[in-house]
Amino acid sequence: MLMSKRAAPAADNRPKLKETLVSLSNAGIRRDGRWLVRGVEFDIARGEVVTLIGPNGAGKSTTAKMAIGVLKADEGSVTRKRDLRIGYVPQKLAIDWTMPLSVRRLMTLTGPLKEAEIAAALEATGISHLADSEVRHLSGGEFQRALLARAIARKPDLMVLDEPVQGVDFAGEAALYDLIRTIRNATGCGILMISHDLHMVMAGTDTVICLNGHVCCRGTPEVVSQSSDYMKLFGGNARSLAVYNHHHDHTHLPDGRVRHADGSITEHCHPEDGHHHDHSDHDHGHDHPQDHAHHHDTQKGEGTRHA
Ligand SMILES: Nc1ncnc2c1ncn2[C@@H]1O[C@H](COP(=O)(O)OP(=O)(O)OP(=O)(O)O)[C@@H](O)[C@H]1O
Repeated sequence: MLMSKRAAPAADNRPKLKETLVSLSNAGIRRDGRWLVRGVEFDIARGEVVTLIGPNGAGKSTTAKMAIGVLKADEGSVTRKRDLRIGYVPQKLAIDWTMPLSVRRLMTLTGPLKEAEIAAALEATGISHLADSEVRHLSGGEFQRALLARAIARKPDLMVLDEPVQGVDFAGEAALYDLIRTIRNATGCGILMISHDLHMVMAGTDTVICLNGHVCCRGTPEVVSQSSDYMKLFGGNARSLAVYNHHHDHTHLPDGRVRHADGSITEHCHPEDGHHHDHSDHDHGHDHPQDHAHHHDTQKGEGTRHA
């Protein structure tokens, strides 16, 4: 019998050098004699999800626009990788809702796309069946998927998503965040996201930047959720958030059954039944903590996931 001479590839444990897509250094925007944001510092690497959180008017959209060059920094600097391809989903879209506009047409409003590119993007976002539907008839979740499809169709290095789950119910939100992670995993793009959704942010982000006219605090979701500045800014919401921040390996389905990490479904939740991971040897410093889905809202949604 022939044996393969090729040795199994050795695991490459060397830290990978991450390519920086955008870098903001002490960057600020000033309008009408007032700093909208100031002293903003962060980088986004390929494959990284950076989320901006902060109260209304904190300067999140302004910062995102500065990162992609829609707004020019009045102080400090913003550098972008040469020929950086950006997919931008703005918070608001200037669309005349009285005019008929199909999803297919929405995809090509800002530039031509090949039919195959449109088809692939609609497929990736799960809305192939809506290609000829009118945009104004889409549900909130379908509309956000259409915007995502438009953003990914041009194969961006960086996706900038300004509140990608607005107008979407809780179950739809979870699905959309899953989709965003899937896109990141499949394409390796970097993602800059703006979110009000503290629970979801904690689950799906490598780096959280908490803005309040300046960078209030920053770090992994774990670090930010425990920062006193963050607690001050988000008050009671922040405290309840800290407990969301642990490993979960099973989902409670609406009918009371339990779906485990291995895909199996049981009637009840028994820690000793062999379906549950032993967390004691888990590495909590994942590259992508979002690969372990966590969310704990017991009131809404498809189900709740518990440790
Ligand atoms: N062109 C402009 N001229 C003057 N002020 C502006 C301009 N654009 C934004 N602002 C102000 O800058 C502040 C930051 O706005 P920005 O939209 O960045 O906030 P945000 O954190 O994204 O808020 P939200 O969560 O409400 O979307 C706000 O007070 C806004 O009114």
